[in-house]
Amino acid sequence: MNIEQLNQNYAIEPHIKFIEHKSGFPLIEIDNTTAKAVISVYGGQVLSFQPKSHSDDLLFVSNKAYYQQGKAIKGGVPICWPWFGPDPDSKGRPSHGFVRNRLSKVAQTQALSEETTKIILSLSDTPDTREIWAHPFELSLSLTIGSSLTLELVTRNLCEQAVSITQGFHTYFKVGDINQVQVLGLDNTNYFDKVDGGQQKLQTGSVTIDSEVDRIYTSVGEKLTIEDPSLGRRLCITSTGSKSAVVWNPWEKISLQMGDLEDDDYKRFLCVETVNAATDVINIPSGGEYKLMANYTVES
Ligand SMILES: O=P(O)(O)OC[C@H]1O[C@H](O)[C@H](O)[C@@H](O)[C@@H]1O
Repeated sequence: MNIEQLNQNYAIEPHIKFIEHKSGFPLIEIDNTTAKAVISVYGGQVLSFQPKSHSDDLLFVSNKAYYQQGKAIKGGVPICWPWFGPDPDSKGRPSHGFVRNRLSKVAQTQALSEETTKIILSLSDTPDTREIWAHPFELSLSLTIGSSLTLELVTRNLCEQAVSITQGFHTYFKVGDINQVQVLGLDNTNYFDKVDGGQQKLQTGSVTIDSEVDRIYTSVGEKLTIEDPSLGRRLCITSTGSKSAVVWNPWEKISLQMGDLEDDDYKRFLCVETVNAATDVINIPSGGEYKLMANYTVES
């Protein structure tokens, strides 16, 4: 994708411009009166969002992240679609689907006001995606950057039959010190504990992290909060279209094993993911659509 052409067609002075990452991936830089953001067109992945009223980024991106065709960028908001987690049919297809490993298209850019900017990215089936997942589809990801960050992922089923999907915003939130972090809003909620053979358990109180955590919470409400006293902030996640949430932190051993994480990166991020996963499978009738939405705000 040619940066000059993207700028000619979609840049909006002074809010939106396209630059080339050293990998060659096109990035969208957004700078309006309330926030700054960076979005990778590869993966349709928000890599940075910082409200101007705050001194830290909302998001974590690993310094060792891969920016390579066919690999996922470790950090920001990877899009998991049309399945969340391992290949549901155990055919060796990529974990978390194929959207995060693919260049999306820029469909529209808009300066809604001086404070708010909107970008719409899209992806449709190609012979290559149909090899992995047989169905025709249209995916539209709308990103609104203002005093908060809003993501809306709309799946349109262009198939003659109904399709079933799982999906998610695999968001890496930056935290100051994982040992002090608490996730609120999951008290009295059931979860599948992936570090304990997928056993079903009940959360009591807030979620704290002092070892590897990989859980799928079910029947989740619309609001979750990450309290991060070391950065003096609270991150609020509001969602619609999702009844499940994943909380993931790899802790030390897995960080050491992952080639795209620094050894102690697990101290600096927590994934709290707005998903449709486990029993929260979405069936979309032929010609139908489904919208998953998440909104992130930072409070002091
Ligand atoms: O390394 P990735 O493929 O990006 O996956 C990272 C993690 O994503 C999710 O949160 C899953 O629940 C984890 O089991 C997985 O390890």
